[in-house]
Amino acid sequence: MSGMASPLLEVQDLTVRFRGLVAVDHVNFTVEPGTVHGLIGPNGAGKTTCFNLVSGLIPPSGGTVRLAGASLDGLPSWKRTRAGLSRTFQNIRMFQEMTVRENVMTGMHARLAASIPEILARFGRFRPEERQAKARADELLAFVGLTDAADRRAGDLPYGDQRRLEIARALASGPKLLLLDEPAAGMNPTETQALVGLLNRLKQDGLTLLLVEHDMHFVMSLCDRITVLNFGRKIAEGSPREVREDPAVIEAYLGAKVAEKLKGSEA
Ligand SMILES: Nc1ncnc2c1ncn2[C@@H]1O[C@H](COP(=O)(O)OP(=O)(O)OP(=O)(O)O)[C@@H](O)[C@H]1O
Repeated sequence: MSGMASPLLEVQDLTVRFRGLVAVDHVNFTVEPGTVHGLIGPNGAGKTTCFNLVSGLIPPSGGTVRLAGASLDGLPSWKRTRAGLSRTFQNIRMFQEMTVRENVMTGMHARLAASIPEILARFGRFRPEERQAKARADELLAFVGLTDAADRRAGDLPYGDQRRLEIARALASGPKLLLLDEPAAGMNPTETQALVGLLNRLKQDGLTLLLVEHDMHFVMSLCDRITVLNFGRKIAEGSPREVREDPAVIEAYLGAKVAEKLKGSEA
């Protein structure tokens, strides 16, 4: 159809079996460029496993993943990063002993010719490329509001700041698509509100976001479209309002009370 952009991410018949368990069962969904797409569902529904499949951390039993029309099948994670896909983790992964800025710089390895250990070994006498990397890291830290923390040990940051650092590091590879696994987990309401603002700014800048999250107010206020999983299968998909009103979603996940409370929380 003319005028319609093709999807940035296409997930087709994605399936993974762990011995007897089908953790992701023939899942199909697409993420349109410039949108925020939510993946929700009860504990154990297969959301993180879906992220692991899309980002290449585990191999699928079947199905296909395409980014901007190109197949990612069989590619290791780092090649998917180079193709434009970046992610954060439910359990924050960072180098606790490195500084905040160094952590962001580790996210750039997909773009830099010199390896990060080499760069760090030569700290203090940067070559132009490395000076640029440092400047870019500082830009990203400013963007997520961590300028003052740039030289601190990453492990010493409060939890909410570590989550923002993870986002800065994930942005360092210059992704087209950013996967966020429970970005608001453990954040207080003020931090969550700030995160909504941050993610909306990324969307305005043209980045496409796919996120797993249990905070339904957060999901409903941010997402353009939502896919709902239960026991590895897609049970619903649509706008936040459509999903919130879907009887199958209320039954499997939201419950009637929460669905009622969420009325009007859409963006
Ligand atoms: N490597 C693995 N080996 C065996 N089973 C696994 C593995 N990874 C995940 N599972 C199982 O697959 C199912 C889906 O898990 P997954 O972590 O994807 O769910 P989730 O929707 O992300 O849940 P939560 O909301 O609790 O994070 C669960 O039953 C889980 O125990």
